[in-house]
Amino acid sequence: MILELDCGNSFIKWRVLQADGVTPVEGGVVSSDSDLLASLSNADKFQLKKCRLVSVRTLEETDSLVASLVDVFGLSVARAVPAREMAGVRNGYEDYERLGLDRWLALLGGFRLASGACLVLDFGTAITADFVAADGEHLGGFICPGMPLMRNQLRTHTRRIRYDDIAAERAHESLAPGRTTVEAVERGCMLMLRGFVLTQLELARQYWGKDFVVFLTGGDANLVSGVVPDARVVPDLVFVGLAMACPLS
Ligand SMILES: Nc1ncnc2c1ncn2[C@@H]1O[C@H](COP(=O)(O)OP(=O)(O)OP(=O)(O)O)[C@@H](O)[C@H]1O
Ligand SMILES: CC(C)(CO)[C@@H](O)C(=O)NCCC(=O)O
Ligand SMILES: [K+]
Repeated sequence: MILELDCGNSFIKWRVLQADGVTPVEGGVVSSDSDLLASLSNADKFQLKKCRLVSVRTLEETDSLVASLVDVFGLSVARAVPAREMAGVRNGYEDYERLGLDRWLALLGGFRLASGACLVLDFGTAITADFVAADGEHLGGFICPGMPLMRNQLRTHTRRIRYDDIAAERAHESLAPGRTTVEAVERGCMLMLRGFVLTQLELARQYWGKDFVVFLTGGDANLVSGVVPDARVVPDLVFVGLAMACPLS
């Protein structure tokens, strides 16, 4: 079986596929290398042979994880690397190696699934938007803080904003003006998130009229799916691109 990993800034998303490289067996989200190894420790069940991964972590962190996977499970590991061009898409960055590899893979996956122009919105630690035209030209994108960073900045840099996760969740029952601190902050950040999304949609319409597909991915994609009813929510979009960038040899 094949192990796939998407190593983000806060979490590692993992999934195991059958040897055919298509059929999913199991997957999860973990917050550390050791939690990942623990989740996979039942490796006999998976009979892992190969791994492909994408990481936006430092080279040292990624090397260390790869070394563990080789040591513990004897896996052969393929890593996604930057490319100027792939699968009909041209990387739009001035320095193509600087474009986050998770963004690159997600937009490769989006362009493949859309077979045309697409806007890829990823809601993780950071929120990213990427624009790919129908001819495969990546026009670039935007990066801003994700929901966890927005709320934590407020909690860290103010003295009177303090609340727990349960209260935060309750605050999202509505978007009415907040009458408590937790409601005011949570709904305020939510409106920033939605405003960002609507601005991206407006830009995509200016470029392409109605002729484009919107993809939502990342752990917080569900927070905005309501404002883009036509969007395709594809939680594993990065993995779609990963399979393209690291085909099984
Ligand atoms: N099972 C889960 N475990 C952890 N976070 C989850 C889970 N399901 C949804 N989330 C949400 O996902 C968000 C994290 O997003 P995601 O996992 O896509 O990115 P990340 O790895 O933190 O960062 P990035 O990919 O931007 O580097 C958190 O804000 C959290 O609210
Ligand atoms: C923006 C993030 C953090 C999103 O995960 C990642 O894609 C990244 O570290 N990118 C490098 C900077 C860039 O894409 O311009
Ligand atoms: K991501």
